[in-house]
Amino acid sequence: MVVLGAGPAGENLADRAHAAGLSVVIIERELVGGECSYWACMPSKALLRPVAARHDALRVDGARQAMSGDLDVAAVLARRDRFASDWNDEGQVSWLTGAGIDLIRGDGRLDGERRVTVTVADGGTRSIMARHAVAVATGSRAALPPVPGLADARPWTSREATSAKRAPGRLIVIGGGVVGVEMATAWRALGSEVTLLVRGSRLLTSMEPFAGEAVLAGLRSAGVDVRTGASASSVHREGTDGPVTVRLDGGGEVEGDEILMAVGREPNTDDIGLETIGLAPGSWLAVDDTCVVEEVREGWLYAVGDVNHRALLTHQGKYQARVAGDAIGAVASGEPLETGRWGRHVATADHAAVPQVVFTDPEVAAIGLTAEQARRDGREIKVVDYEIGQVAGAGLYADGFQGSARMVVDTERGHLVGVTFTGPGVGEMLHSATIAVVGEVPLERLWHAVPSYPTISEVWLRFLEEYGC
Ligand SMILES: Cc1cc2nc3c(=O)[nH]c(=O)nc-3n(C[C@H](O)[C@H](O)[C@H](O)COP(=O)(O)OP(=O)(O)OC[C@H]3O[C@@H](n4cnc5c(N)ncnc54)[C@H](O)[C@@H]3O)c2cc1C
Ligand SMILES: NC(=O)c1ccc[n+]([C@@H]2O[C@H](COP(=O)([O-])OP(=O)(O)OC[C@H]3O[C@@H](n4cnc5c(N)ncnc54)[C@H](O)[C@@H]3O)[C@@H](O)[C@H]2O)c1
Repeated sequence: MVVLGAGPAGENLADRAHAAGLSVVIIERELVGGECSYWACMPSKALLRPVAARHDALRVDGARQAMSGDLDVAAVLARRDRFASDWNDEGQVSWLTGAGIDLIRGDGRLDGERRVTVTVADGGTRSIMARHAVAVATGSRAALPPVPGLADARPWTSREATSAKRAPGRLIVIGGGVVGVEMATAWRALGSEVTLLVRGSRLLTSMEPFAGEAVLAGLRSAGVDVRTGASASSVHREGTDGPVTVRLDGGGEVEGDEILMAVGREPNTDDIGLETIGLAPGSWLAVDDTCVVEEVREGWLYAVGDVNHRALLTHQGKYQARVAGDAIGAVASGEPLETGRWGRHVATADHAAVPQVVFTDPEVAAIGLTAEQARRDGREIKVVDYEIGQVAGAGLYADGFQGSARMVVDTERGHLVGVTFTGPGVGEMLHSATIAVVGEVPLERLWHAVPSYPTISEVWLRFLEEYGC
């Protein structure tokens, strides 16, 4: 089989299909490891971890007194560079080839049914015919809206925001989603004056409202100038290196040294030959639960990761890759697919059990449906809210622990459908909630899952007590 794109989704699919007995060729035009390893998850979290570690120490009396000064910016950036492997993919290439997967470096394009053409560095081309399947795992790139003057102002995207070699004096961030709030947190802590422009009234709109409110308060107390209801009507940069000015709808302007656009993603499908198989270039590739592209007959084309637009997260892309790789292997060897609700060959969790951690201060960790999404889904629900600081473990973790928790229970089915935590360190609590949601663990059984004392996890006991167990 042929895999187009060696990001986390493509690499995992290749590995799984190879383990199932297929010979696999993977095509990559930039770095093996994809966006996640070099310009997204890894470098962004490497920038954010020192911010959280410092804040954690500042929140514990005794440790606080041992802290002096701000972050060492050069050391943080050097650590980030190490986590991005200095933008060198040798390590990942040797993993791929060691796993028995063939790598071709170049630009891959579909060229009719089951055929892929690769343009390699010297301009030559290679054509490969897949016997079993082709998988598209070409990922996504930052969207740039058609704001007058924006393109000429050379805006930062997530790539520059995660790989910059120094903190800009003044950074304007547009977009109140995950990239916007995480990068505002990081660069503020690294010394930039940050203005965050959000066109709506809330941050992190796909999450519980209290999560966005907590992050908004955290950003403001860190000194970020967060402006809600602020839309850019035009952007102008003076000369090549001069300051950049954002004019706002309804009047007013903001000046900065760099501008980061963090307003969502577009699929890398403009130039991958979709038209040769009757699909529209530039579109997201809609797939069924086995990750087969729905519009392509005979089921030979798969799409995994960001490009199918189901859940733009590395862990979900890798999950889809495991599902699809196993499905391709099963089809190739004539075995039946297990497509029941939680079957081995379906990415069921994508629908209502997607976990996500936002690495801001406070952190946000969420899985499944918000209360509003569950109601829209027609479910009978009960919502339990709890201030995490009231459990003993939280007070020990941080003096005056600030954080909230919500569980959403489907009362007809008797299990959790959503959980959200905010506060320091809550990211590591999320998998307990993921297991409860995916396992559809009845609340009466959850009652017997005793949290250790004194940990923040005791919030689980309080959830159940408040619910009336
Ligand atoms: C700033 C930022 C931070 C993030 N942080 C997190 C996080 O903490 N946790 C998390 O789960 N997710 C995070 N994400 C999302 C995560 O990066 C993506 O979900 C993930 O990278 C998607 O993986 P993928 O394999 O689908 O695509 P990508 O990682 O985009 O990889 C696609 C690969 O395909 C290659 N390619 C594209 N077209 C072709 C072609 N025609 N021929 C050959 N090769 C091609 C590309 O060069 C690339 O290497 C973050 C995203 C951003 C922007
Ligand atoms: N920690 C993590 O898990 C993590 C971190 C970063 C990114 N990611 C993933 O990467 C993806 C991309 O993140 P993102 O923040 O770019 O997208 P996003 O979809 O999370 O947020 C984009 C925000 O920009 C706003 N917006 C859209 N168009 C706009 C415009 N023209 N002007 C002003 N605002 C506009 C949207 O309303 C939204 O609030 C997300 O899907 C996210 O899951 C995950």
